[in-house]
Amino acid sequence: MLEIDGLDARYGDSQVLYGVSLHVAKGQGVALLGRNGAGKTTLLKSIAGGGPKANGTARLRSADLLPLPTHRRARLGLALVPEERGIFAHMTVEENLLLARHACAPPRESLRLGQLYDLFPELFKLRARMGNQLSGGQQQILAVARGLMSSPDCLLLDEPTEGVAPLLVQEMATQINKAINARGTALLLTEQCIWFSRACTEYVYVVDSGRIVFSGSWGEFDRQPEIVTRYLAI
Ligand SMILES: Nc1ncnc2c1ncn2[C@@H]1O[C@H](COP(=O)(O)OP(=O)(O)OP(=O)(O)O)[C@@H](O)[C@H]1O
Repeated sequence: MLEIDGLDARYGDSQVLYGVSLHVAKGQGVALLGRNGAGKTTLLKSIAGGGPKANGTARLRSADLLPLPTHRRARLGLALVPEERGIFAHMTVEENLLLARHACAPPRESLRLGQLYDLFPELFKLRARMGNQLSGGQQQILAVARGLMSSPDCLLLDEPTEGVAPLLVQEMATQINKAINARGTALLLTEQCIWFSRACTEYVYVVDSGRIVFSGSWGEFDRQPEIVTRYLAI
């Protein structure tokens, strides 16, 4: 589904990613863990577009992404939910969702509001609430729902637990999982929160200073506790 091979990325003269290779299979959940500044957001922006200058290979269903502008990458079936979420504060939940539907262009068909509310019943209850009246967790769920509006094959989720109260993180994991599984959507998630990542994915990569330093199942991750102390402890 998504195949990244030997990807370098730079902002001007400053190189941030070095030969990153990472694969996400159809319908699979993959986590990319790393400390602040390790290069997680840079990787997602390299894949989705509109970010750094990237070289190497990034393919979605065999289509070469790097030469394409952002909107064409989206049409191929990618959706990025950025860390800052981009919720419109003075629009209702429903208006935020409808706006995302307008951003969807052929050949992709957007989901109907009813389908999204089936996936996220919480949003149906909140549909008349303004964006700035939502908690961090509710905003994140709304951002994920907007990301799914275009029915992407692969959802890129950048640090969804950032700014979300710990008590709400478990509930968020449950809701995201349910929606992703119901749609068969592949997920590439960047995070610092290990247990949230584990709840949403089957496979994990660790990035440190722009290089992949570990990849494996969560079982393999657990068998190497030094990964956490060396690359993830703050
Ligand atoms: N627009 C930019 N211009 C120059 N350097 C940047 C830019 N964006 C990020 N960087 C640098 O690239 C490196 C990786 O940043 P990135 O945001 O990808 O890390 P991250 O793992 O997502 O961390 P965080 O959790 O803080 O978002 C950092 O050193 C950062 O300062």
